[in-house]
Amino acid sequence: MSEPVLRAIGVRRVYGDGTAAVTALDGVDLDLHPGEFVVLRGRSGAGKSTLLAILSGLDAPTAGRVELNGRPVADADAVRRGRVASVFQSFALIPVLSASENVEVPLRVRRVRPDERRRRVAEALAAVGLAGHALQRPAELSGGQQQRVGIARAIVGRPSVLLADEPTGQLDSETGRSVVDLLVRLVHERSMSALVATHDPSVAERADRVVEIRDGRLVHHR
Ligand SMILES: Nc1ncnc2c1ncn2[C@@H]1O[C@H](COP(=O)(O)OP(=O)(O)OP(=O)(O)O)[C@@H](O)[C@H]1O
Repeated sequence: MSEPVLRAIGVRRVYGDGTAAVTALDGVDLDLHPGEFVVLRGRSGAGKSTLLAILSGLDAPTAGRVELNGRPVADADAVRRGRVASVFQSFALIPVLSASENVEVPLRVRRVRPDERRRRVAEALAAVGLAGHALQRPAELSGGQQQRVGIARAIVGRPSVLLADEPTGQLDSETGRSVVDLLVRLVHERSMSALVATHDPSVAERADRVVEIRDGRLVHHR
């Protein structure tokens, strides 16, 4: 099998200290490979969001480490360079910006040249089926379309890892299914590694592999 893109090695995360301490993750090991759509399950409070935050470099483990292509993911560096991108339950779009301006944000942060930005934004919007909606603001789009904009923003930097926290949580089941179809297709076509936290069994059905957090540890299902 190919080398893992992202590795969690003995990741532990304890919130607070003393008697108030909560151990959210207690020695999590996980390898994500290119082209793999992996679903992360676990009951509410199991630590799914905590693990995603640590894998993206936005939060630091109390112990253990995360490696991206064999190097430490530190200080959100990988996020800034666009190697790890996230999709959110609430879409997290900027309301005053159009769809294309929202998708452009990560490229502006990375100071990509304007002509290159325009080309890549158009390509990302086309990839999610929204070429005709570039000028609409989030409030002028349906929930499913807003999540597609969120996905376009995530893929515009050509990440090697895509992390998603309940990406279908605010969508009806049919819209959610089409968003998952899109995610699965993009992950396979672009050989990204995806880790998708969800309670939604229909998302787990589409997974190449399912892992579950239980008592702070990862249980590997298939
Ligand atoms: N900033 C924080 N301070 C203290 N405890 C926290 C903090 N963030 C999370 N926790 C605790 O860590 C544990 C894991 O939380 P986390 O949000 O990762 O769970 P989750 O699996 O994503 O849950 P859900 O499915 O409800 O979103 C919970 O017990 C939670 O209360």
